[in-house]
Amino acid sequence: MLNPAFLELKHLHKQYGNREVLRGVDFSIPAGSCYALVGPNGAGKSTTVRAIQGLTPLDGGEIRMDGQALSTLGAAGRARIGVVPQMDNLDPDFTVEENLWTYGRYFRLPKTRICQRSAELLDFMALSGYARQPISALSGGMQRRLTIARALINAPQLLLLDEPTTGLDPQARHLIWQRLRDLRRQGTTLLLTTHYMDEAERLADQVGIIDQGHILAQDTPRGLIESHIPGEVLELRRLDGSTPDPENWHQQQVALSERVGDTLICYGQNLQQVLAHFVHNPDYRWLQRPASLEDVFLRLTGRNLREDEH
Ligand SMILES: Nc1ncnc2c1ncn2[C@@H]1O[C@H](COP(=O)(O)OP(=O)(O)OP(=O)(O)O)[C@@H](O)[C@H]1O
Repeated sequence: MLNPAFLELKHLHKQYGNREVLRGVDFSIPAGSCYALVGPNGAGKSTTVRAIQGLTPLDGGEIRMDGQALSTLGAAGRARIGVVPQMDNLDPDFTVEENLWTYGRYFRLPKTRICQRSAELLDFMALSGYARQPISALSGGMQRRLTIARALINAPQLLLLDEPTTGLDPQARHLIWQRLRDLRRQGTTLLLTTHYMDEAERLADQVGIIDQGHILAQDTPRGLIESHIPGEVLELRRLDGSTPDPENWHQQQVALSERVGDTLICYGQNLQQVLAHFVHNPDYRWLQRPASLEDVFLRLTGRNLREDEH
């Protein structure tokens, strides 16, 4: 049984000039769970996160936290929300621990509490030993971890993360995923945006796919895959660069297929028999894999590049 909603977004609308960037965004996040918002560039993810922070005034809709309108909660409400912005904005003139202190003081925490929390968080984020280092001494992954530690100084109940692992190497991403799962287990409610479908699949209880300011579908990662794509995928290419032609084999086992450049992508339930046509044919290259959230994402949002939004 799901916990009651900690965060509820009801019919959010936002317009810049005559352009509607949020067109009735609705979702809710049960307390202590993780929701991932995924969407192409310009879909409205950051605008949604900024609206929750109170940075982007809305033209319509309501945000409720713990049953109350966020707009009525003021500074006390904001203090219950931690934010990890898309770009790290650590203060380069301060050391690691001074960056944590600045936030602790902002939230008017007593000195002893800041000391205790800083030590805990540096340990939690694998940064112990770097307390006195300048920001310039930290790698990109360490800066990201410090930004997350800073967002946690006040032990927020809701943590907003805008693309938390963009640009990080696999080791750094895995550590951050582990820590986000730890936080969720400790009861923190998480909302993250990401372009990495594997990240959403690994972390989120619920995933919302947003495009052009509208949630196209939302469910568990498994639920999204099961309701939109047959379970197996076969990607076929010919070595001469021509796209493989679906022949008779295509009709029998393939529920759905699409041509993407030089590749024929087949979706079905039992593609082993289809593969048998090609497995010993030196003219073909093939990849057989289970259907993923990325397949669902591309089916729902299309394969066209989104370059006009910024
Ligand atoms: N201050 C602003 N003034 C005008 N338009 C804006 C402003 N902020 C955002 N937009 C537009 O609103 C739309 C949604 O932007 P948003 O940053 O929310 O998208 P996003 O899904 O976070 O994209 P990305 O994945 O590229 O970060 C985009 O078309 C963007 O250009």
